Amino acid sequence: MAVNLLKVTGGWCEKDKDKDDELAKELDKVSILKDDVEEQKIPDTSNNSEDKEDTISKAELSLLSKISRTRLVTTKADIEVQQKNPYSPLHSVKSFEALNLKPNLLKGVYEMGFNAPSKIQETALPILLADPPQNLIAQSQSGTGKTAAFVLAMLSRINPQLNHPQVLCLSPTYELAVQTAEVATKMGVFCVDTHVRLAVRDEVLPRGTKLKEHIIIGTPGKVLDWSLKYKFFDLSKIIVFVLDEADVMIATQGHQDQSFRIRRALVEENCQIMLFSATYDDEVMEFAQAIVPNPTIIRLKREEESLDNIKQHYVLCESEDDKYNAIANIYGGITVGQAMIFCQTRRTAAWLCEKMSKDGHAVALLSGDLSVENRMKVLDRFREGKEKVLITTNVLARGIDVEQVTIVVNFDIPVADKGRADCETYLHRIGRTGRFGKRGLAINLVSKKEADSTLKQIQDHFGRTISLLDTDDYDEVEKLNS
Ligand SMILES: Nc1ncnc2c1ncn2[C@@H]1O[C@H](COP(=O)(O)OP(=O)(O)OP(=O)(O)O)[C@@H](O)[C@H]1O
Repeated sequence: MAVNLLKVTGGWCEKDKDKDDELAKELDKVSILKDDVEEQKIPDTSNNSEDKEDTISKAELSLLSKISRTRLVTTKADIEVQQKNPYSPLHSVKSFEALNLKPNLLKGVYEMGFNAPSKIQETALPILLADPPQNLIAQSQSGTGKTAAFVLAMLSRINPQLNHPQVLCLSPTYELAVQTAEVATKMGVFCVDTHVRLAVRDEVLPRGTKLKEHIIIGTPGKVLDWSLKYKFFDLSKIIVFVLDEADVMIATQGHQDQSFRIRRALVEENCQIMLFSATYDDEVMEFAQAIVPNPTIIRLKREEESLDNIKQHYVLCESEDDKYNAIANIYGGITVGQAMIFCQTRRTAAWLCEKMSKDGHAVALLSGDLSVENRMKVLDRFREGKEKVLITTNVLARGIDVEQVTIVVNFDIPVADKGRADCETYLHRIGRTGRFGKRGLAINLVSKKEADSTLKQIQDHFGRTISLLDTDDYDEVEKLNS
């Protein structure tokens, strides 16, 4: 059966093009087709006015962090089982062998370079693979191994002898669905009799089609059409239903309702339902509980965000030029590994980038003006150390890891509505430095008025002192090295 994995992974996904090409040629086993029913695309935020605060959609952020992730995010945070299904076998596994997987699936897991389950996988996998099947709501930060966990469960549940869809996975966008299908293809590389079909825009199937693939991964609108409207497959025969990125799903218009309609057509007694989300606010929880009956809920507790190893300072600046001089003085006086400078608007970010470049600094600019593909390129170059300074906006405030950053400068202090300090964003921004217990430095460039209001709110919020730094005093700046 033909694989057009390459076609669906075009554009920004072509990072793995050659590998996928080989994989696709070698294994004539996965049919991934696309379809054309209207579907939520990742919103284009590039038309925002330059002076407006730079924002990024949840879907875009999720995608960016997913494709920029090169390895597992390991965490010391504890697993918390919030609501325990009495039938749930809540032991954790320390090895993939202990899961009694089909040998070819286990081989695929090892082929991906996974030696042992991640923290969330240790607890989630015994539940996902339990007999009788258990419903699960799982939350864990980006990059901790959720996708790998549910893809493993999806591949392990299907019966390849039955030629009809048995597993359905809903993703909020085309791009995120493609990512999941890629993981399924890679992990199932040795399960040659297992077939996956991508149900997303651009592919029209003839009326009367009866799908034979075992696993369908798609977006809600398309899946709804294929199942309830055109009857290309039968939802009552689905034995595993996965809802990925529930928080992004909710933020994507129309998906909630479509997901409910799909959910209602499943036969509850025969179908294991699993829901994954990186965040867990009330809306996600409500959605989750409406979709998943009698779930076991597992959460990976957020690692205590510690500010202990980050020294925080502020510099008084009354204009953008003052701020520029402060940065120049800091650069002159301390040994900077890599730095990130956060601006509130694209306009300021572009201005600063131009000025620093003219002065001979190797700087990169990453704002919402760039396409996802170009953001990836900028991030990759920064990670490789080709530029030492990355000037950015809130687009990069959270979720994206660059480990080697030693200094974060808030060119503009983050404010939320009505000019109040945005403490959460502040924490996320300065958390880009001091990763994994390393020492970090955070410098806030503020006016006297901001020092007395916004900065004070931040200090009060975290119960920390942010000390004044005079960047015109060379000795004082030099002390930052120690
Ligand atoms: N047990 C494991 N051992 C080693 N690497 C792993 C393991 N599980 C997953 N990974 C790798 O870690 C990275 C993150 O995993 P995964 O995509 O499953 O996380 P996630 O929580 O779904 O993240 P996101 O929310 O960004 O999609 C991937 O590169 C994946 O291949």
